[in-house]
Amino acid sequence: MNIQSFALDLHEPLATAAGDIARREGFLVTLDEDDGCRGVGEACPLPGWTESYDECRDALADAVPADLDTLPPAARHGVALALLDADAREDGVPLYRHLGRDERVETVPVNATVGDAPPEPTRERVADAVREGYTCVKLKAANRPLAADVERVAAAREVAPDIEIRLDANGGWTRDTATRAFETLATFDVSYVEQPLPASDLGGFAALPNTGVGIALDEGLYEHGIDAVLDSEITHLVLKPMALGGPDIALELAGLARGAGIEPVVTTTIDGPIARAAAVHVAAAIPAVSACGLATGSLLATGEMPDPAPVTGGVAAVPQKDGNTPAVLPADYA
Ligand SMILES: O=C(O)CCC(=O)c1ccccc1C(=O)O
Ligand SMILES: [Mg+2]
Repeated sequence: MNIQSFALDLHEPLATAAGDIARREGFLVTLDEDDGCRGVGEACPLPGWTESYDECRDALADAVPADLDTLPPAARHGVALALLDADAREDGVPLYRHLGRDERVETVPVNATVGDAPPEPTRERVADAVREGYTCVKLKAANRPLAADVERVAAAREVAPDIEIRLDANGGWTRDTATRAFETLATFDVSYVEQPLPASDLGGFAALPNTGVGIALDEGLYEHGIDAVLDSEITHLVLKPMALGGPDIALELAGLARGAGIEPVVTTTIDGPIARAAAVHVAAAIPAVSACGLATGSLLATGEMPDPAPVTGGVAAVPQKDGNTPAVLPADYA
C-alpha cells in the first residue's frame, strides 16, 4: 500500500457555527491487488468529524487491508475506497454499479453550498445558483443572531421563489432559538434545517414545533449511533462517507434510513476529487436520491486537475468508467 500526502486550499474559508474550514489535507492510498488491478482511495480527515491528520497518518502507516475495521474513519475510508475501486475495476463496472445499483445512472442532484454570508452576497450567490440550474441551495446558519439569518433566508427566497432552501445550523442553536427559527423559517418555505440543536441533544427534536420545516441529522449520528437516530424525530439523515469510515458504510446506513422512512442525503467533508467522486457513486447507488451536498469540488483550488464528477445544471455527472474515477496519479494532487 502506498500513502501519499496532499493539501488543497479552499478558495475562501467555509464559515460554520462550529468553526471555519480553510484547507483540506489528507492522503491518497494506492494499492495493487494480486490480480494486477490497482485501486486508489482518499483519506481526508477533518477534526471534529474524524480523527486528526496525525492520527490518520499514523493509522495508515501501519494499515493492512485485512484490518480495515480497526482503522479510524478517514483512514478506513481511504483503504476501503482503494479496495472497492480495485474490485470494481476487476469487475469492469463503475463503482456505483459495484456497490449494487443495477441500472445506469447518469447524474445525481446536488445542492449548491452557498455557505454563510451577509444578505447581499447571499442574494448574489443564490441568484448565481439559479442561473446555473440548481434546484436546491444550502445556507449555513447559527453563526449570527437568528434575525440576521432570517434576513439572509429572506434575501435568498426573494431571488429564488421556487428553489429548495436548506439550512445547516451545525448544532449552533438552543432549543429556544431553534423553536423560534422553525416558526419563522416556515414562512420562507425552508425544507429542512440540518443539525438545529447540539449533537448531544437528540431528544430535543421532539420539542421543536411541527411547522413543516424538516429536521436533518448530521453531527448527532456520530454521537448516538444509527439505532437511536432512526428512532428520533428526524426527516433526513446526512451521510458523510469520510466521517462514517467509507462508501460501503454510508450506503448501508442510507438503506437503513430509507427503511425507517428517513431520507438519506450524501455529502462530503469537502473532500479531494477522489473521495468526492466516491461520494457521488454512493449517491448514485441510492434510487431516486434527493439533492446531495456534493457540489463541493468547486470550493477547492485544485489547479489543473480534472474534475471526475463535474456539476452542471444542478446535477453531478456520475463517472461511468470502471472503478471510482479514471486513474489519478498522486502527482495530480500536488
Ligand atoms: O452539504 C453541503 O452542501 C456541503 C458539506 C458541508 O456543509 C460540510 C462540509 C464539511 C464539514 C461539515 C459540513 C456539514 O454538513 O456540516
Ligand atoms: Mg451539516
